[in-house]
Amino acid sequence: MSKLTRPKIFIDGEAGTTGLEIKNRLKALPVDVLSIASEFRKDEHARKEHYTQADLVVLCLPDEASREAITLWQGLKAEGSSVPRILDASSAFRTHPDWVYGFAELSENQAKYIAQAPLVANPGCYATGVIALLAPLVKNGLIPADFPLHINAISGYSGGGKTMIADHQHNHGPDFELYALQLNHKHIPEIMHYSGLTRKPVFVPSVGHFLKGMIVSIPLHLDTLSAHPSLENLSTLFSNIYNHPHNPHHYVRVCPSTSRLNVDVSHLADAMEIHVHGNENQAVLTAKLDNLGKGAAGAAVQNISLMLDLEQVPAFS
Ligand SMILES: NC(=O)C1=CN([C@@H]2O[C@H](COP(=O)(O)OP(=O)(O)OC[C@H]3O[C@@H](n4cnc5c(N)ncnc54)[C@H](OP(=O)(O)O)[C@@H]3O)[C@@H](O)[C@H]2O)C=CC1
Ligand SMILES: CC(=O)N[C@@H](CCC(=O)OP(=O)(O)O)C(=O)O
Repeated sequence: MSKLTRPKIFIDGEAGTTGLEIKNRLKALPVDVLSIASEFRKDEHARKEHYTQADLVVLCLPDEASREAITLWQGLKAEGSSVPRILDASSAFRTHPDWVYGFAELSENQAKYIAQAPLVANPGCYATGVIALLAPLVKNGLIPADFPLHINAISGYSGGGKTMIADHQHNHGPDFELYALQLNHKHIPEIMHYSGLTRKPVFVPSVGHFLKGMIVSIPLHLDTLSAHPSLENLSTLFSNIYNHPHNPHHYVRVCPSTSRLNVDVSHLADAMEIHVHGNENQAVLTAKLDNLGKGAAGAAVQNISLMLDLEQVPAFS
């Protein structure tokens, strides 16, 4: 596509929580956003028409609706229509071999793969924090792939979309709630796949009565790791990765350890902060992000910019 043409983007699910957040951020980019009148937003004919006109379609739909959207896209492709590239915000295709995982910081080449892929899966919000912490440790042999891990996390209620937002804003949902206590949260497959884990971690997410913000925390007994790394070793490893030139826009940054960490993400924009806290023998690794920012819409805009070769918007001003 010529740099002189403004790319066309259609957000399927633009009226939902993630769709609205993405639409808002796209106002700052040199793109045209195509829209369907609200009463036709689930009409197949109208959606097909928008798919064929767009350069990129962002799916902001529940998993099942995303799968149906891809069936529609495949149908258009089979009949020879021009088809857009796809960025899917749902968890339907995140470990599918035909899709590229949209976490640009995953490796030195990941941003390049995202830039070239026809189908990109935006990562899950919790998975973004967990993978940022664990993938470097497994890759560098500090944690064995079968290490028994425990992961705790808390999210603001916007993570549960329109239904959970309404529950909290109209019925004052619970102040704090653990969930997915069958230990089968839908982000576990992508967490294992992209962190390189072979043993399923115990993942305990929770949700609190606040709109947005997320902390993922992973406790570690350092003396159970054969390399017995220090906090400084861990922090240096993360800094070398996330402050590397292949990651120039600082969507992930390594911060000094603290004794307290709150979930206020108002200063973060679309970035994620990671910390290594603890003492000589014990550590707790944390990732703090906005579930609607780097956990959803911010990551989506980072991926859209890569896919359309737009100038990257830095996460920090
Ligand atoms: N909220 C978050 O923090 C995050 C969400 N995600 C993922 O993004 C996706 C969207 O979630 P979210 O925005 O929170 O959800 P919402 O429930 O807020 O919005 C979903 C939107 O999809 C629309 N929709 C549902 N089914 C169809 C369909 N068959 N055809 C067309 N539109 C449809 C809904 O329409 P209607 O208005 O009629 O209900 C609604 O507007 C999900 O897969 C979610 O898991 C990912 C990361 C974080
Ligand atoms: C608080 C809350 O309910 N959060 C959602 C995760 C939001 C998210 O990341 O959804 P995707 O996997 O579709 O990206 C949940 O646990 O299902």
